[in-house]
Amino acid sequence: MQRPLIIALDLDNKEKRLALLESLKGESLYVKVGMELFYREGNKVIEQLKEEGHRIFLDLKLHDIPNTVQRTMKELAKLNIDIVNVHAAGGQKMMAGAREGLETGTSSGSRRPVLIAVTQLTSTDEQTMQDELLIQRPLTEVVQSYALLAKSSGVDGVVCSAQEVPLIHQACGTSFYTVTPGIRRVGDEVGDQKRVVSPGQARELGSWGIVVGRSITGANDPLQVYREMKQQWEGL
Ligand SMILES: O=C(O)c1cc(=O)[nH]c(=O)n1[C@@H]1O[C@H](COP(=O)(O)O)[C@@H](O)[C@H]1O
Repeated sequence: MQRPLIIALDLDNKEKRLALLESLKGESLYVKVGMELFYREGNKVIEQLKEEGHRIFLDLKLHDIPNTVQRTMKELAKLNIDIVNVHAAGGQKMMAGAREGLETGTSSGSRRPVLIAVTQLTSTDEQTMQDELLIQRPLTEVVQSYALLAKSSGVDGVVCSAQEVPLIHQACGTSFYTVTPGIRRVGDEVGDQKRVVSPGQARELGSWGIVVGRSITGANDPLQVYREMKQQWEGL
């Protein structure tokens, strides 16, 4: 499969979501359903997006005790989604439980959703890690180490900044998925993101997929920005 540009459908009401999808009509999309959308519109939105032929990354970032995560993943596997995620900070048992839950929840004949783990949120920088989270190791070392932990727990890949992709490939191999948010065109507002790269840089750094939210969802012409960023991402 072609490496995807995943659109984060982070919009604060259903009408705006429908208008965005309408403006992108005719495109076969990879979309991200995050907490805001899932908690508002629930399973129904997943069914609708599937019916429209889109691929889905369900981003609920599970982080709980292993038993709860395992049982929740069993339920989420029934939604026929393509990617789902957890926080690597939940540890090895939790991540292994997530994988097991997905295996048991996937019906025979269907494909198990790809499981990825968030290393360090792209809204975090080294300063925040040291001052607030009391993590004193360099950010890149922590991200690489979480990626290795994820891999050894049976997880298929990670969410990280594209800046860390070469290090992750070094440690975990190039077939380990790297999904990278914190993507902006030069000149776009960065907002709360700290580790930011452009679509072209993400391609050069070797990301498997990029996640783009506000640059597209907040644009006057989302289709034009989507096409522009996709071209940059594909190196056209
Ligand atoms: O798991 C994610 O998708 C995620 C992880 C991370 O480290 N950083 C991050 O920004 N995200 C998500 O990626 C999207 C980025 O949105 P924009 O900053 O608007 O492009 C949001 O939906 C975030 O929830």
